[in-house]
Amino acid sequence: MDSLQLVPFLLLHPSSLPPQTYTNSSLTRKFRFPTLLKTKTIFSVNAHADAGAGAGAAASSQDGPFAFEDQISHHKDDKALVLARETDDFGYLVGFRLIPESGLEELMTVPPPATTEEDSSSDVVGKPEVADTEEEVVKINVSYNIVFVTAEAAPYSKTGGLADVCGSLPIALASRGHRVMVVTPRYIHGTSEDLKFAGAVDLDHCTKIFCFGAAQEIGFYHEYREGVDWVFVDHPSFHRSGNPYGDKYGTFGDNQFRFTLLSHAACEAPLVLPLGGFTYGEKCLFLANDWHASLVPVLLAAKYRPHGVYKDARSILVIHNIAHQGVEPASTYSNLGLPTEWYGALEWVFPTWARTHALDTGEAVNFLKGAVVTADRIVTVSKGYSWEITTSEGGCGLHELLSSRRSILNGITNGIDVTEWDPSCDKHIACNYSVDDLSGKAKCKIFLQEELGFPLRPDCPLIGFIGRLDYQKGIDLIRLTMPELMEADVQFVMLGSGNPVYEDWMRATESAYKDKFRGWVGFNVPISHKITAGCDILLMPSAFEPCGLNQLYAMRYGTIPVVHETGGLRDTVHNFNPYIEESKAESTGWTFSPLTKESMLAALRYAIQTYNEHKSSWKGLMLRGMTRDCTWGNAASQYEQVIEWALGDPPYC
Ligand SMILES: Nc1ncnc2c1ncn2[C@@H]1O[C@H](COP(=O)(O)OP(=O)(O)O[C@H]2O[C@H](CO)[C@@H](O)[C@H](O)[C@H]2O)[C@@H](O)[C@H]1O
Repeated sequence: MDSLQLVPFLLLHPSSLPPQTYTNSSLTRKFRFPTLLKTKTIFSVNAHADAGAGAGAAASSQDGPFAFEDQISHHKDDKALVLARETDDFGYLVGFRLIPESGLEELMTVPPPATTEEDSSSDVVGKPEVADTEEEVVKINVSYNIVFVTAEAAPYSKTGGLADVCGSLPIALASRGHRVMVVTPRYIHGTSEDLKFAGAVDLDHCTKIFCFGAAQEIGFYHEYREGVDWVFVDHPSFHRSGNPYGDKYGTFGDNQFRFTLLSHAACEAPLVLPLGGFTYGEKCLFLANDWHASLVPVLLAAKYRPHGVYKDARSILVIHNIAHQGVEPASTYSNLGLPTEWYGALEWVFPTWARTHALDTGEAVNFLKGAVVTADRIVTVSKGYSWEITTSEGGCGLHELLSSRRSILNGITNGIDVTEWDPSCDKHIACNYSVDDLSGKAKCKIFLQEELGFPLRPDCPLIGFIGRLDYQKGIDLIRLTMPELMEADVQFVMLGSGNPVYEDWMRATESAYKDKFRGWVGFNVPISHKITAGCDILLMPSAFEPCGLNQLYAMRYGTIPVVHETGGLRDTVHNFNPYIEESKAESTGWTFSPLTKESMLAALRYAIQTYNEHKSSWKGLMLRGMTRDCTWGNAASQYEQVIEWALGDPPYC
């Protein structure tokens, strides 16, 4: 069996079955042998360099069993193996397995795989079972060429969680052996911020992008860091003050142009940039993040594949926030550098009630919709959110399209960068601490109180909020609740920027409650670390939250999250139950629902009471949160699975 490198065991792999038949917990696999092929077969497939042709092509869900039988008859050897059909409880064919004759009896019944907490945070079917066979002979070592396309990636640019994910997931995937490129704009502001790009060198490779009525000349900068090729798209439209999307005057008017450039550039980069001496080539897996990168799947289908380019590439749309879709007037379609006949992919018609005047036909182009209907697969950043976006309440108008693609829609809960967010060595906080010695956390609290100008009171519950000041984050509910909350013996600090109305409210509230409330208007990463470490409670009353990262950071820092039960918050925070024995408890915070003042106040009161009166329960909550596995490893392996499925299937269009 030594020469057996890859067993193509899933022909109709679970991703192509109806959802109810392929979840980990419900699928009981059985082996049947009525059409058993008794054969002496050995496969020798080079899976490493040629994932698509090896793992992908051999295990394509579009191949029928006969294609497979044809294939095996070409390779024979003298080792005894049998081929068994694998079916589920409903008799569906879910694959084939090669089994050594000696192991037949043991393999007749296979127990359902154990589900871990992490597994349950995703609806992705478990890793291929090839390595589970009794002999340790099958070691799949497939590496993919992965291209992230994103509007922001930490530490180079950041306005929120998208940057965190695109700054750390690529590193996690690269550390697992994949070749990973991140394509993102080179934002130049003319400030010291620009030093973040100091390590990137000009590749001196001008490329012309045909869009918006002209040949747009773009350049590429490159930095190889932590195993990842960071590729920065350079164009004058990325050189201005403000954040990636706007400045103090509001959202930039040319964002459609800027992110159209990004998507075109990202499609060119693997073909033309010899990074480390070699281009990535056509066999890539594009991870297009949010609407800014949503033209990538459309371009693959409309611009490249008709000319025989990128036939083996696949794309995955990653939805971090469906509320932003990149919608612009229909007349802008002709600017995008797409063939006229592909208009339907981006076509979007607003319902009558959403139109602004009698002559408004509601016709628009919608970038995210374009990716929903052309990407090979779709991933969202938690399992809960992957369901929510298929409902009319959570889908922001895309729910029907997403429901129609439910069989290729997966939720993978984000991990976090545990080196940046580590209380035992965080350079931003006043004193480091860990599960073994929590004393540093008390010091962080005092330092924070001092910095904020609060009375220094170690026993007064300190509540924090960090986030964009946006409807999504539940600021309206905080505003509504503040007068009552300020009657309690608490201190409250908010860090955020965004909607000027909310910013003004924070300033006004600070002057009304000088000893109890601080509103820090701005975007400040060191302060966000100090608040995460120094507070006792982190409040996240988000109206919706695809995943949420601050609650994960909070738990890692022994700060107890109080969250609205939605999306990724529901998936990651376990509600406190005072009646469960401490040794059996799993709770890491408080969750509340519905999203009302009463239920939020009730959850906060429970938390404050527990903090004040039940110190051992509080410590239990802290320790469970701090020891929870929130690394990228688990999420990265789930991304690998989805990538394998994407590359294994023919292009969606
Ligand atoms: N004023 C400020 N100063 C300093 N740092 C600040 C800050 N405001 C926010 N941040 C930081 O920005 C990040 C915000 O991440 P979130 O996941 O909470 O939200 P966001 O809505 O941006 O992301 C979207 O994408 C992410 C990633 O998938 C999903 O988790 C999320 O649910 C979805 O809405 C955190 O690192 C936070 O500390």
